[in-house]
Amino acid sequence: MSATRRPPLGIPVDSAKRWTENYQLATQESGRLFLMAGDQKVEHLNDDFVGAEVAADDADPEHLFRIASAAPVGCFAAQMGLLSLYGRDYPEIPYLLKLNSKTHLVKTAEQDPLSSQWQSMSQVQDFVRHSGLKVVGVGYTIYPGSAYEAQMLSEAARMIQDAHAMGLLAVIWAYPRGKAVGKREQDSHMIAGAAGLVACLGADFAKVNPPLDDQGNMDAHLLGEAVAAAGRTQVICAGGSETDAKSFLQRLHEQIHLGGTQGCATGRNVHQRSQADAIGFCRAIHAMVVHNQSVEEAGKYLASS
Ligand SMILES: O=P(O)(O)OC[C@H]1O[C@](O)(COP(=O)(O)O)[C@@H](O)[C@@H]1O
Repeated sequence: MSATRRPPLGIPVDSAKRWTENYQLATQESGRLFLMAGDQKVEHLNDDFVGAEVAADDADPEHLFRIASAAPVGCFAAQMGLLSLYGRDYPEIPYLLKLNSKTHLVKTAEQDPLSSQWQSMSQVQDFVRHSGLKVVGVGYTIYPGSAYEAQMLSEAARMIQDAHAMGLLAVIWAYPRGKAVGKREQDSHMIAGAAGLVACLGADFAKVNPPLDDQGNMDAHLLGEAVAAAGRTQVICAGGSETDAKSFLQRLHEQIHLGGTQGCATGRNVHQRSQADAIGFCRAIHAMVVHNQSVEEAGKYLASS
């Protein structure tokens, strides 16, 4: 596959050129994005990194970097602090700086979520310039429906504009959440609203949770409304907790080919596996996302196959 996309309007010519290079690098010239999500050490604290179902490798933060350097991921998203500690040893990885994060200790049923940006864009610029890392973009989570949405929307809008002016991609994690949203977090109409909102922010990619039907089951067709609402902003789905590798590939194939999404953003399903299994799993995702392979073809890359 190969695909080009026009850079955002209103940025200097040099930045537009850099944005295009970053887009091609992150999408591996396919127009689709395989984002490896590594922001859970904040979002879920250590819950995702130890336990009976979690490979022992995952207890060490370097596991994330070992996977991302050996596997064909489009970009690896994590907080700047973690990248500053490990990035020197893994300069080959395309990185995405996740600029806001919050923990799950604040229960959103009791209090609306607020996630604020950790670093200013001038600190991002300094980091990109002085680290020498291949930083392809920035990421930010918004919680539409939260009492604090105004704060997050304006921070995200400015971040996107500044990122584009620096030639960086912008990925928005859009999770409707809070008292006004209640149990409708994965309602397809709600998710479509969030995806359309991300388009109005001007982001390149909207990362959403897969919508559920009235019975609480995933149905890739339900993604159609979100993909249409997002328009020129490309929609990718979050991965969820670890599941059987072949079922994951089946689900991803449906999201892309029935739902119209353009890639995936996967965290736990990757890093909760041992290094060898995680790398094989990433190769399978890459085969599907970047090379448009079928479930059967991609499945051949799984370490256990
Ligand atoms: O707020 P939530 O729903 O608990 O999950 C947030 C996490 O899910 C993700 O969006 C996707 O990660 P997973 O693939 O592990 O689901 C992460 O980037 C983020 O840390």
